Amino acid sequence: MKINGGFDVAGGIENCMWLSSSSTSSALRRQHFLIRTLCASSTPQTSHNQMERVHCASISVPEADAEGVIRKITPVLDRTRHKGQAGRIAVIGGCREYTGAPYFTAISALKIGADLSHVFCTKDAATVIKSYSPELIVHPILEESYSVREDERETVSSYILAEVRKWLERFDCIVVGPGLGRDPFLLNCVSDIMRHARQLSIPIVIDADGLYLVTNNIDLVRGNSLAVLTPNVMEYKRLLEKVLNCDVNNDNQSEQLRLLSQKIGGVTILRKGKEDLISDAKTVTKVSTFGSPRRCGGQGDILSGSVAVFTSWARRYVMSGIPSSETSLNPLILGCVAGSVLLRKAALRAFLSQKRATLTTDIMEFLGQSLEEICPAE
Ligand SMILES: NC(=O)C1=CN([C@@H]2O[C@H](COP(=O)(O)OP(=O)(O)OC[C@H]3O[C@@H](n4cnc5c(N)ncnc54)[C@H](OP(=O)(O)O)[C@@H]3O)[C@@H](O)[C@H]2O)[C@@H](O)CC1
Ligand SMILES: Nc1ncnc2c1ncn2[C@@H]1O[C@H](COP(=O)(O)OP(=O)(O)OP(=O)(O)O)[C@@H](O)[C@H]1O
Ligand SMILES: [Mg+2]
Repeated sequence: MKINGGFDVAGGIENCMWLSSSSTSSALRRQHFLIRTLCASSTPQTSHNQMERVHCASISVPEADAEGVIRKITPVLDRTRHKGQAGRIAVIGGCREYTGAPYFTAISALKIGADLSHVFCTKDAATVIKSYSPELIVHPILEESYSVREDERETVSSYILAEVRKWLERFDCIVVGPGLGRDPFLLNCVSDIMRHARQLSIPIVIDADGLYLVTNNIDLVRGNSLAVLTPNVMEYKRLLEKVLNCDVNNDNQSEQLRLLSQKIGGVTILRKGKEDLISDAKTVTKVSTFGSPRRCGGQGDILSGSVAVFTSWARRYVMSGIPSSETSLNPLILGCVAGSVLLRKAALRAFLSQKRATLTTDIMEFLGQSLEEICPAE
C-alpha cells in the first residue's frame, strides 16, 4: 500500500526501524489514512486542491529516526580491533582547479571514525592536498588530456587502472567525483575504475563531477544496488532531464525521486536540499533536522565522506546477525540518513559558533563533537 504513491506502508513504515518512534504510532497511521483520502479526493484544477496536494507531498514522507540509526550502526571502540576495521575509504577526485572538495570528503571520513582515507587525484592536485593534511594517503595518478599525448592515451589509461586496482579491493567504500573536474580523458579512466569497483562489489558514493559523468552514461550505475547518488539542486535537475525527460515537480517530489531511482534500477539517491530526501525506489524517507543557514561551498563534500563511512558501518551492522525484522534494511539508506543528520548537526553547531563567518572547515571541526553527542565513544 503506498501513501501518495511515495512510500510503501506495509513494507516501509511498519517494518521500518529507522522511523522515529512517533512515526510508528497508530495515530500516525490514522493520519496517513486521512492524507491518502485527501490525496485521492484532490484534483489538480483548483488552487485549494493544489494546496492540499503540496501538503500531501511533504507530509507523506516520513522523517527518519536518524540519530537512532547512528546509534545502531556506529561500531563500538573495541580495544581488540585493528587498524582498518573501522573503515577504509577512498576518494576519486581532485584536479588543478579543485583541491578543497576531495580534501573535505576524505578528512571528514577520518573525523567521523574511519581508520584510513585515500585520495586518488591528478598530479597537480596531489601536493596541494597532501599539504592540507598528513593524515591522508594521496595517490597522484590521474591525468588530464593536456598532460597526455594522443598516442599515449591507451597506455596511460591502462596504467592508471592497474594502479588503482592494486588498492581497490581493500576499500569499504569509494566516493567518486568531489573536485574531479570534467576532462574527457580523465572521466574515461574514472569510468573504468567505476566498472571495476562494481565487479568487486564495492559500495560507491557518486557526487559532483561523478554525477556529471553518470548523468551522461547512466549504464555506469544502472541496477547497482551498492551505488548512492548525492545530487544537489542542479545535479538533480540534470539527472531528471536525462533519465525521466522532465523537470522537477515540486508538487510530488517524493514520488518523482522514487521514480527516478526505479528508472535507474533501484540505485539509492540522496537528493540534497532544505530537506534531504532519500530513496531506493522502494521507500522514500527524509532528514529535515535544522542545519545551518550558511550555504558555503563544500558542505556536500563533507556529506559524501560522511555517507561513505556510515554506509560501510551500516553494511557491517546489517550483515552481523541483527534481528530478522531488520534484515531487509538497505544499508545505503541507513548510511545516507546518518550522514545527512550528522552534517546538519555539525553545521548548526558551527553556525552557532561562527555565525556569518561559518566555513566548511568550521563545520568539519564539529563532526566529532556532534557524533559524540549522539553516540558517546565510551
Ligand atoms: N572548495 C572546493 O574545492 C569546492 C569544489 N567543488 C567542486 O566544484 C565542482 C563543481 O561543482 P558545483 O556544485 O559547483 O557544480 P554544479 O552542479 O554545476 O553547480 C554549479 C551551479 O549550480 C547552481 N546552483 C547550485 N546550487 C543551487 C541551488 N541550490 N539552487 C539553484 N542553483 C544552484 C549555481 O548556478 P548560479 O547560481 O551560479 O547560476 C552554481 O554556480 C565539483 O568538482 C565540486 O566537487 C564544490 O564541491 C565546492 C567546494
Ligand atoms: N536550503 C537548505 N537549507 C538547509 N540545508 C541545506 C539546504 N541546501 C542544502 N542543504 C544541506 O547542505 C548539505 C549540502 O548540500 P548542498 O546542496 O550545498 O550540496 P552541494 O551543492 O553538492 O555542496 P558542495 O558545495 O560541497 O558541492 C546537504 O546535506 C543539505 O542537507
Ligand atoms: Mg557538490
